[in-house]
Amino acid sequence: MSRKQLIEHPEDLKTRVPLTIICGFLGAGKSTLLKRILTERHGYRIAVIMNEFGDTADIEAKTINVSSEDDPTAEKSEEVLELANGCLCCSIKDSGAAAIEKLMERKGAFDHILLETTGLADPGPIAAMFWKNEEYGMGLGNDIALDGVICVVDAVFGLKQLQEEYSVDGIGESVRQIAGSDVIILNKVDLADEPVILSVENAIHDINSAARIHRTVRGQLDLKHIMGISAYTAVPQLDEHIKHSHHDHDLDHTDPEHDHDHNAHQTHYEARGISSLQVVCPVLSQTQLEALDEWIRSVLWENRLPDDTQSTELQVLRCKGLFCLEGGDQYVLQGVRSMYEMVKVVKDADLGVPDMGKLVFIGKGLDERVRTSLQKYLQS
Ligand SMILES: Nc1nc2c(ncn2[C@@H]2O[C@H](COP(=O)(O)OP(=O)(O)OP(=O)(O)O)[C@@H](O)[C@H]2O)c(=O)[nH]1
Repeated sequence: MSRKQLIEHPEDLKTRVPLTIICGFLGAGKSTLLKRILTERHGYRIAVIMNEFGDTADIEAKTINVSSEDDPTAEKSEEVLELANGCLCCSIKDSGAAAIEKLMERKGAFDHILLETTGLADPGPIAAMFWKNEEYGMGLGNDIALDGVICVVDAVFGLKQLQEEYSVDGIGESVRQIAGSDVIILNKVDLADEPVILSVENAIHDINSAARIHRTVRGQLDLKHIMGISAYTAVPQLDEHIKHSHHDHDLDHTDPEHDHDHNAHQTHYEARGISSLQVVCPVLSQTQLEALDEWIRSVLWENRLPDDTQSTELQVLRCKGLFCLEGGDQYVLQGVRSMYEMVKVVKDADLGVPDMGKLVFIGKGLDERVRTSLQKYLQS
């Protein structure tokens, strides 16, 4: 696995506890994964925040009451269990933020937080809440750094769920979950045949070409794939993602033989109204950087192309990018819904600077007009 290159941040990330959001399709195996994390010996000190204890209530554990005198309701809404393997388990019955605030009183007792969302939750707004949100800067934002969003998908029913599910505005929650995730755990592969697994992997890739997919049985995977991934603070490995073909499902191998580009011709993916659009970004001048910034503001904040007078349906749920400025500075684009940042990468002599950058947008209405608009904007 290649070394992560951190982007320059004003805050010192080291003092903040990384948080991973776990979402997933109903019954896909979130609880199974979390139960495993809470009971197996893996050496990590993880605080797991669950919606309800459910099955894990019977885990042999010491209940610690974290209620305080000035907050008598806390006793009813949150509790923290200290588990034999060094992890903490905390339930959310009311407000997720309150549970996390309570947990942070025990800062130092854990190195990572896993936050489970309900089966129908859209991870986007939750991720946005924890990711560089100025409004939260004085609160949780100082203590917590968003590490990544993980989605557990059912290998047997995943495709059916994607095809059937629609919400009021036409985007099913399962599609939103995949669109907003950095890593996909394709679980229950023991119950599905290879063609079924491949078709669900293809559908996932069609929605979110930038997410890594790991096949699992009962959530068995090395936790390094879901924790410490720095999806919002490391340089996105876009080249690597783009190079993986549909059949190339074992994304962990580093065999250079497998690094040939199967999908060079295929840069636009579509499924259920949400798609990924990958745009090659040339080396930018300062003026072009400003133009890119302006273009992104229009797309993310006003849901329209800056040169589009008609109101066309456009909604970006997630964007990532890596590009280069004249003079050699490398920049990373990271965006969750309307929030985004473009940050200079810390210089690292060991890493070659690519001539061409890449921008990936995941969302609705991302057709070729979007690519043309961006390319034209950068030329003007
Ligand atoms: N065969 C098989 N069964 C699995 C696997 N993972 C989970 N299960 C079973 O699938 C069922 C649902 O798993 P859960 O972990 O409860 O799923 P969940 O996503 O937490 O469910 P909700 O919270 O209700 O959305 C349970 O009976 C699990 O034992 C797997 O990889 N293979």
